[in-house]
Amino acid sequence: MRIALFGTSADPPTAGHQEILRWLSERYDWVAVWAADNPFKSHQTQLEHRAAMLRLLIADMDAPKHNVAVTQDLSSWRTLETVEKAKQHWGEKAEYTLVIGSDLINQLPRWYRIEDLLQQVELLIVPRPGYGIAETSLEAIKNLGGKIAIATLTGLDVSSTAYREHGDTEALIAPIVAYIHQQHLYKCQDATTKRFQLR
Ligand SMILES: Nc1ncnc2c1ncn2[C@@H]1O[C@H](COP(=O)(O)OP(=O)(O)OP(=O)(O)O)[C@@H](O)[C@H]1O
Ligand SMILES: O=C(O)c1ccc[n+]([C@@H]2O[C@H](COP(=O)([O-])O)[C@@H](O)[C@H]2O)c1
Repeated sequence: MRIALFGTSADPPTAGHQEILRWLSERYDWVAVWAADNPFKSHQTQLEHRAAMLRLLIADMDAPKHNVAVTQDLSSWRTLETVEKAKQHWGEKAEYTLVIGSDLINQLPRWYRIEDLLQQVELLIVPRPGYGIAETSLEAIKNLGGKIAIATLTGLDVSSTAYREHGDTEALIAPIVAYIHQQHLYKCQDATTKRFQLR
């Protein structure tokens, strides 16, 4: 069984995350996604809200194989711990692929016990607009024991930051915009969006 593991800050989750999940669902037996805290970042919204938005993202998805699920109990800010939990869930024999966007390849060597992590997973890198994949960065990961594949998908040119900082609702799907309004999240961004709409 081939399992794709995809962790995200989901602050908030975007159409870019959804496209990646759709692509993975067509290529893996099971796709597990969770909302995570990231030790290198601060987050604007509570983890529970971010997980709830991720569930809306999956519910909105056409996944003909119905093989994508938010598995929130995998969440940890150390991905090594996530993989340990995944192994308890699906066993040692499953093949685990850790999915990251190309914006993370330079920070990956600084992740918690990265060599141990790379021993236990294959790494799938999704190219992201604006974040080229330098051969030297790949070499650094390979030197740490990484087994790397590059996805044939290029991610959408959207980000959670674009929503948080500029109120770019193009990045979001409608049910998540509705949830944000209903729960009064990202209040500054909401005001920014309204200002843009009033112009
Ligand atoms: N559009 C995209 N294309 C490729 N990879 C992406 C894209 N959006 C997110 N990812 C990847 O998905 C994972 C989760 O991303 P994350 O939740 O940090 O989204 P983000 O848009 O980068 O958020 P932020 O702007 O807050 O950093 C990371 O591995 C990231 O590289
Ligand atoms: O294990 C680590 O040290 C580590 C360091 C930074 C990020 N991560 C994980 O990387 C995933 C993507 O994070 P983010 O914030 O880019 O969405 C998420 O699952 C984080 O928990 C993990």
